[in-house]
Amino acid sequence: MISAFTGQQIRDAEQPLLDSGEGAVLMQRAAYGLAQAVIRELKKKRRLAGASVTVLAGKGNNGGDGLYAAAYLARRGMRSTAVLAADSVHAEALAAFRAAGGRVLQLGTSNAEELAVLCAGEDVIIDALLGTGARGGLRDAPAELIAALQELGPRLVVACDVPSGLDAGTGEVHWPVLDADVTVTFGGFKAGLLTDPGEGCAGRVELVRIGIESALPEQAPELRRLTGRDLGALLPRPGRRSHKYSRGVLGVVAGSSRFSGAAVLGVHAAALAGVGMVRYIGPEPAARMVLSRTPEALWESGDPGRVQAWVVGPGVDGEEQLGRAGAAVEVALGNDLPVVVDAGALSLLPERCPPHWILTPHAGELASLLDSLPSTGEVAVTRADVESRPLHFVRQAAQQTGATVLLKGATTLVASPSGIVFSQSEGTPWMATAGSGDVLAGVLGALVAQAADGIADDDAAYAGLGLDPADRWAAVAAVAASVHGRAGTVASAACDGGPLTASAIAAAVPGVIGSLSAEYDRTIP
Ligand SMILES: NC(=O)C1=CN([C@@H]2O[C@H](COP(=O)(O)OP(=O)(O)OC[C@H]3O[C@@H](n4cnc5c(N)ncnc54)[C@H](O)[C@@H]3O)[C@@H](O)[C@H]2O)[C@@H](O)CC1
Ligand SMILES: [K+]
Repeated sequence: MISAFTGQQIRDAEQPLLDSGEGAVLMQRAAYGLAQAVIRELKKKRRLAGASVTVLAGKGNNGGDGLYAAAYLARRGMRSTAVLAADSVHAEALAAFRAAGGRVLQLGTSNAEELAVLCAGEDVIIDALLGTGARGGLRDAPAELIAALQELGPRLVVACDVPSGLDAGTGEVHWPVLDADVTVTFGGFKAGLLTDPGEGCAGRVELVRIGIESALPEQAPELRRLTGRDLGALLPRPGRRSHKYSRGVLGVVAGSSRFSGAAVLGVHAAALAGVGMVRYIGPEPAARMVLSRTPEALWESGDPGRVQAWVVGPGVDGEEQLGRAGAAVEVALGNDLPVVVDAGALSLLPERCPPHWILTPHAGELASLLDSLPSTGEVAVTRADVESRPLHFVRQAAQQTGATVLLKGATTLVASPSGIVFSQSEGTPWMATAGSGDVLAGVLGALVAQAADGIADDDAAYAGLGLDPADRWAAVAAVAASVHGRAGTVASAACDGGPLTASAIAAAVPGVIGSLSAEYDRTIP
């Protein structure tokens, strides 16, 4: 599991070392790691020989890291320039940079555009303007420089610790920000690098250990991200004595006469994700299509019989199907069953949901959901609000509804009502396609049914990852988001990174589950 922290958590871990006079050593480790990463990136691009580097240096320690790294690169023979964004910068680092033969330019209001053009011609730019000590974003000349440079499109940008202007703890972004190809972060992952919109600016994130790691609050990170190994540990497997009922039966209320595709995709994805059986509830025309794609499913026109979990909502439209969805929600409530509540059914929530209800809104749906809650207050929450502060709002929704909330996006966040949040980002932009969310609902439903009470006895797997059993539903949802993202990436890779349909995502799900499980089994002792 990857743990990510707020800027404050990182500073707290550093403090004892700073108090014992080791601040300079930490900075040297950070700078060396940053310089090594720059060299690796240039090598990959076959640009190392005779390369030119410009460091954009701010007044704090982030600028100090950047200047020391550029000094190291100058000593390695690179043509190195420092653009100083403040009157005073880290004095020792600047002295080291000058001593290594680096050229120093001062940024002012009159030369921001000119320096942007200079930077755009460099082989690599190190963005060391602001780090974890930033309050708000870039202003004045640095803001002008970055806006102009972003427009010009630099060749290679390596961000020092975080892209400048990004809030390390929340992922909120104060524009303008220079998009990084790689962010080299020190001591621990910053939560803002693993949640949007910050993650969208950070490029690939590399962690450099600087010696503070053991002091980080590993049990209480701001964000958690499951790795392939964690997925392998959590994915359910059938045993020799399993039968279809013991492997989870999922009820699906999805689709409608108008949106039958949502039902087709949701049911098919659930079947492919390994559930014991799917019972479909919906109008006959949709059911015909569902059964023709997934003959393994059962169509329940009346009482759905026993199920261990529900998916309610994808493509649900019209009074009749909404009525069925409402009835399923009542049955689930009465029998304390887990439910995946998607799309059309988000309007059917009771005042307080249990944590084994998993809501799966996108940003617009989350804004409407929050607005509909009496506890939200006067000011309306908009889609843009959710997009700029997804971590804040997903946590708020889980706390206010009592449910587990999965907020769909390029990075998908899952908040447990306890406050813990998972972040998964394995997909490809091609997955922003119609029906992709219906496939996710199906995969999640299948995993929820397999994790339901009386089916699974796997508290040990959660405890092994340091998770409270109460947060298992958030973990299950994070597994589903990850499997879905990986399936999209695998399916796109199969056509050389080309476009995808939702059906192609679903078709890749068994292979993803298979390879994650097999990889895990190979590595356990
Ligand atoms: N604390 C430590 O032990 C270590 C810190 N490291 C580096 O130090 C960074 C944190 O250093 P700092 O706390 O000095 O913080 P920053 O380097 O982020 O800079 C903060 C400085 O910039 C000013 N500032 C804040 N917001 C601003 C804005 N919007 N526009 C212009 N100026 C602004 C502040 O007054 C302060 O002087 C980390 O990101 C990391 O790069 C590393 O060297 C590793 C060790
Ligand atoms: K930075």
